[in-house]
Amino acid sequence: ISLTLRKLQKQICQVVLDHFEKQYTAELGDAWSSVRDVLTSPWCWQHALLLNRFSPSPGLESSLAEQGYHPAFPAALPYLPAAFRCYSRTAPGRFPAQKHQPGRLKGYYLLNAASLLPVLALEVRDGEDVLDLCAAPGGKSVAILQCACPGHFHCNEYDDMRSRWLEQTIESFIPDPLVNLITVSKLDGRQIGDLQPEFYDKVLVDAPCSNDRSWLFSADPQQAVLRLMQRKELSSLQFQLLRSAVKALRPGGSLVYSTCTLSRAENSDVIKLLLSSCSNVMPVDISGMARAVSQEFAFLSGTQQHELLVLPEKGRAWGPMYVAKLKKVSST
Ligand SMILES: C[S@@+](CC[C@H](N)C(=O)[O-])C[C@H]1O[C@@H](n2cnc3c(N)ncnc32)[C@H](O)[C@@H]1O
Repeated sequence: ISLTLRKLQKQICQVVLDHFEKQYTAELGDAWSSVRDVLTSPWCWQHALLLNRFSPSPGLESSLAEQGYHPAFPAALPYLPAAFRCYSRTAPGRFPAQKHQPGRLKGYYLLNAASLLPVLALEVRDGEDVLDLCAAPGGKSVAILQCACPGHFHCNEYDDMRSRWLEQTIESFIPDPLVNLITVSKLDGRQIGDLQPEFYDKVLVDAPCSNDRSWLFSADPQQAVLRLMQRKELSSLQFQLLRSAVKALRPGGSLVYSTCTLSRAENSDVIKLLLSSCSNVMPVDISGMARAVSQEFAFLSGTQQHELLVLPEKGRAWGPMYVAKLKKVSST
């Protein structure tokens, strides 16, 4: 039975939908009803393929083109490394996933195309020291390594089981000589700033958040109610992770913050609080990137230049994904 079919058989969790209905009508206005239609219709969900430059599969790109896939990101982007290849198509349906085979690298990673926007916004260059603060299962770590070869790459994941999943992802996509540049740790991301102050050029904070897409299909309504009640605590965890990321950055370094929720409390509000409480942190304009990808992605209008919110839409069913970029201008 395919994953799409299994998703089709899943039930929408009514308490979560009611909660979202109230909050997102207030926050997004008219945009919410079409977003809701996509989020509650798994049969129109799309996926993209990120090709693995370390394991080129002959014929894959032409076979993708035959099946209606096109490059998801236009060459006109301010930052798009030549080796970074991602394909998507408008039609829903899934390309087969590759099984893990010991000793053999996978050729592609299946993902929501919007999850590559934080990686592109980070603009990693060869030789930079990079920290992926919340890294499991590792999709964005793999994507960062498609862009450039960092001097040192630290992938961190607090959760024990998920950190093993992260290690397996790295093993499946990254060849041995490069693996030596990567450190995997299982720390609380909130501590890394104090452990490694001013150590990194780039930090990605792909924060734990209320995962709108999956919460809507919670199988256990009691667990869903509990999650909704504990939702407020996520904002403070996200803020502390950001504080730690700022400490870990060298002056002149930058960070990207991302979540896969529409919730303002976990997005703009967290970034606003950080900007108002850290005088050495400045917003970075990412509107050029947003403009360049506006064919493939739909954005909430009226956001600030340093942030964007991808709204899922029919035929462009990517997101939800919030992205913000900040720069550390001086030591604290
Ligand atoms: C949105 S997911 C990351 C997805 C990942 N970046 C990717 O692209 O595959 C957030 C992760 O943060 C982890 N996490 C939760 N609390 C954390 C903490 N205090 N420090 C570090 N990671 C944490 C969660 O276990 C979860 O795996």
